[in-house]
Amino acid sequence: MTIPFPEKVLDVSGVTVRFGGLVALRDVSLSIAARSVLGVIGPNGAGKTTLFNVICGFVRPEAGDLRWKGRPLGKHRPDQLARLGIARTLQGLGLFGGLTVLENVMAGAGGFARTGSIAALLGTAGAARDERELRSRALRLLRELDLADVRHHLPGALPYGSRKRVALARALVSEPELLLLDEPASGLSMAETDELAARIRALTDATAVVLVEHHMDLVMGVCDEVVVLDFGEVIATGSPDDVRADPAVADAYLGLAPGERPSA
Ligand SMILES: Nc1ncnc2c1ncn2[C@@H]1O[C@H](COP(=O)(O)OP(=O)(O)OP(=O)(O)O)[C@@H](O)[C@H]1O
Repeated sequence: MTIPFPEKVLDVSGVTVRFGGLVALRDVSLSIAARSVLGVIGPNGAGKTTLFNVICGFVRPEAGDLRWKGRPLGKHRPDQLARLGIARTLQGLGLFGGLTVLENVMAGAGGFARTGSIAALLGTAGAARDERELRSRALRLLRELDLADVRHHLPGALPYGSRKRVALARALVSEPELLLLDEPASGLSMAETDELAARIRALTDATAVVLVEHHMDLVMGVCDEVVVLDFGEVIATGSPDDVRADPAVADAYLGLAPGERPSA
């Protein structure tokens, strides 16, 4: 079988979402190529989080459809994402305060382990092996993200930047083919943001990334392609340079501070 190049993992086609009288997304279409980084930007209220929520199955569009690796992604639920090969981090981190860092990361696998919940309840050999594999994957990620020393701590005891890395490790433990990052740079220092940029690029060895982010240097530095939303509509799609030079994009961002604008 020939694989079309660039191979697409996700296609969003003609998606419209309405909240009462407000159109949050209007006829939005975009594609994400395997092992690429797609940035989704736009001023406040442009529809970025809503798009993210549609991909995760939190919000059902009233029109349009999604295809995951060429197959219709119909009524998927957020708890099925890991099994599909999709993972996400949330703006609010969503870590479990009563679980240790290691337990939080292991919880990210959700229903991903091969053996089902009945086998796990019965404590079969397969479930024990899955648990061991999951633990060693989680520990490897914690080492990579410089969190091994705090694996037995509760997340609330850690600085914010570390908690964000825990959330990232939790999203990565299911080894997703698509990772959705919602404002991963918010609240990070400049040094932490630079580290994050390098990490996102390294992820593309195995994973496609959708990056919803206000931090323009990060977006322009790591994305292969950028989609710009304004009032729920796609107003530009292209390389970071194309988007930066697009007058429609400059108009949409008029009045915002230089660091929040894509144009130079
Ligand atoms: N559950 C909801 N009910 C009603 N309106 C909503 C809901 N969620 C989002 N909206 C509205 O839809 C529009 C798009 O919101 P969305 O949060 O997707 O924008 P955004 O681009 O992510 O904004 P921000 O950059 O501020 O996070 C906004 O006008 C918002 O007020």
